[in-house]
Amino acid sequence: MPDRPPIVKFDHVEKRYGDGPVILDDLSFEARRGDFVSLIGPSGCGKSTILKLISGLNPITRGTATVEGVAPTEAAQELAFVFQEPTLLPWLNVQHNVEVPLKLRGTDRTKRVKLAQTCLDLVGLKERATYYPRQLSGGQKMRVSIARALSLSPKILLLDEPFGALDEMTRDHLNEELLAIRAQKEWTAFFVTHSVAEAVFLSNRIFVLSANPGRLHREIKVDLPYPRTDDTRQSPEYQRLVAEVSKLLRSVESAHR
Ligand SMILES: Nc1ncnc2c1ncn2[C@@H]1O[C@H](COP(=O)(O)OP(=O)(O)OP(=O)(O)O)[C@@H](O)[C@H]1O
Repeated sequence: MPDRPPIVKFDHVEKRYGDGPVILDDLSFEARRGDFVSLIGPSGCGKSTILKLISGLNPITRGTATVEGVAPTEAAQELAFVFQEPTLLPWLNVQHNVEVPLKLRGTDRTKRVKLAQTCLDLVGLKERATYYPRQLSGGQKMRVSIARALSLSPKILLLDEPFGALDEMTRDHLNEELLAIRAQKEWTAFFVTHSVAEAVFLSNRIFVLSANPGRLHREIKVDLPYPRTDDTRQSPEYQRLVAEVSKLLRSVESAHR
């Protein structure tokens, strides 16, 4: 069977905001279906900008970018975003929060309710469907935010530091849950993080970016087998990769100062 085309392709992409400086320079990569790509690099190197370009929220300045073979603006239906802030509506309960994007898409009520219930089940919050955001912990709010994104059945999930505000234990736990969900409902992920350990745990590919302008400094492949569990974190190969990526990150950060 012929190889399917890449799900996301950047070819010599440059990005400036207005007539400002070059933010991303000559960025080329191909992502395949099912890739879990983490983006890591110094603050301001353009990680969130890459997500915005993939989503079509922001236009590229030069080069070409395609999602499923078409311009990102034409592929918006294929994507969903998860941000660092869960951005739940405080006056709606959990079930209704998850239904919001489906409602905006015009999905009928019966289907909407069912889809939201399935996704809440997936993130382990079925029992909290009638709770309001103020009654949830930080980790639970993030799970609702993930359920809301998954309810759109995206082919690509864009995650911008989703666990950055959570304590380490909750973060480790949600990392494991995220991979477990992905094993059931596969999507391609682009995941922005400042945590090397998180990037190695989740990804099969890590893009280490340098700054001013943002460039793809190195790609690290993570061949650790899935499913990954807490035992993965104890393995010598995981620890070797964490050390390798940390060293690379230190070198791009010192060049940035
Ligand atoms: N809408 C915008 N208009 C002008 N400049 C912008 C805009 N959005 C981002 N930038 C600039 O682009 C650069 C990259 O920002 P971006 O948020 O993509 O970086 P980042 O790597 O995600 O940063 P951080 O790790 O600190 O979150 C920064 O210098 C930022 O000021």
